[in-house]
Amino acid sequence: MQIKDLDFYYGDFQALKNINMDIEENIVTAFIGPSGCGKSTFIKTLNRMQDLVPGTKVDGTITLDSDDIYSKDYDVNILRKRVGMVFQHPNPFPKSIYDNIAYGPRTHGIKDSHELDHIVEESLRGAAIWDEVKDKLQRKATDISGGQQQRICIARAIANNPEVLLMDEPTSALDPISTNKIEDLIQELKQKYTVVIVTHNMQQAARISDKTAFFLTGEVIEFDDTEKIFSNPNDQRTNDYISGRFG
Ligand SMILES: Nc1ncnc2c1ncn2[C@@H]1O[C@H](COP(=O)(O)OP(=O)(O)OP(=O)(O)O)[C@@H](O)[C@H]1O
Repeated sequence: MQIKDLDFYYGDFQALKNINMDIEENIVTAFIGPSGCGKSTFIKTLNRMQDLVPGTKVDGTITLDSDDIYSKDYDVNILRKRVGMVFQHPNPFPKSIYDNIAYGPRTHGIKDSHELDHIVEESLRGAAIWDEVKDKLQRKATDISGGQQQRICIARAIANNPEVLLMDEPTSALDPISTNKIEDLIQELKQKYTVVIVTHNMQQAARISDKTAFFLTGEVIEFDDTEKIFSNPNDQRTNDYISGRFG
C-alpha cells in the first residue's frame, strides 16, 4: 500500500498530518507512539473504517497495488475483503465458530457446503486454532477463551483471502500465553499476507515487526527497519520514546 500526503480530520481537529509511507508486501509493519498520536486513526484509514464516523475528512491518496481506495468508484466491500481487520477486543459474532468463519465467504456468494467446509478448516488452521476447536465447530464463538476468540477473529479475517491484515492492538486484552501464540502466528501470517499492527508494547514491536513507524501528534516522526528504530534511531524524539522518557 502506498500512502501519499495523507491528512485526516475529525471535524476541525486534524488527527493525521501529511503522512507518506509505503507498506511493503509480506512483512510486518508496526505503528508505535504515545496515546492519542493517531496510530488507530491511521490504521483505520487503510480500509476506510473511518467512513463510518460522521464529520471526518480525508485528503491525499492511498493506493492498494495501483487502485486508489478513496476513489468514488472503488467498492468499499471489495476493499474490506482485500484489507481485513482484527480489533483490540476479540469481537466474534454471537454465532457458532463455523458460522463466524463462513460468514465472509457466504456474503461473497460461496454456497457450496464442501467448499465452505474447506475454507473454514483452512482458515482455522491458518490461525493456529484448528486443533483446539475442530470438535466443537458448532459451539458459540463467544463461549471460548479470549485468546481463542482472537484467533477465531483472525481466522474470520483470513477466510476472505485478504492481501493485507490490519491489527489494532490485537493482544492488549490477552494474557501472556495467548499473546505469545498470537505473536508466533503473526510471524507465520506474514508469509502469506502483508501485516500491519498497532501496538503499545514496544518489546512486541521489536520482536515481531520488520519495519516500525513512530508517530507523534499525528505525524510520522520516523519510519525505518525495526532494528534501526530500536537500536539507532535518527530522530531524538524516537530515541526518547523508545528509551521510555515519555509516553
Ligand atoms: N471519533 C473521534 N472524534 C474526535 N476525535 C477523535 C476521534 N477518535 C480519535 N480522536 C482523536 O484523534 C487523535 C488520535 O487518536 P487515535 O485513537 O488515532 O490515537 P492512538 O495513537 O491510536 O491512541 P491510543 O494509543 O490511545 O489508542 C486523538 O487526539 C483523539 O482524541
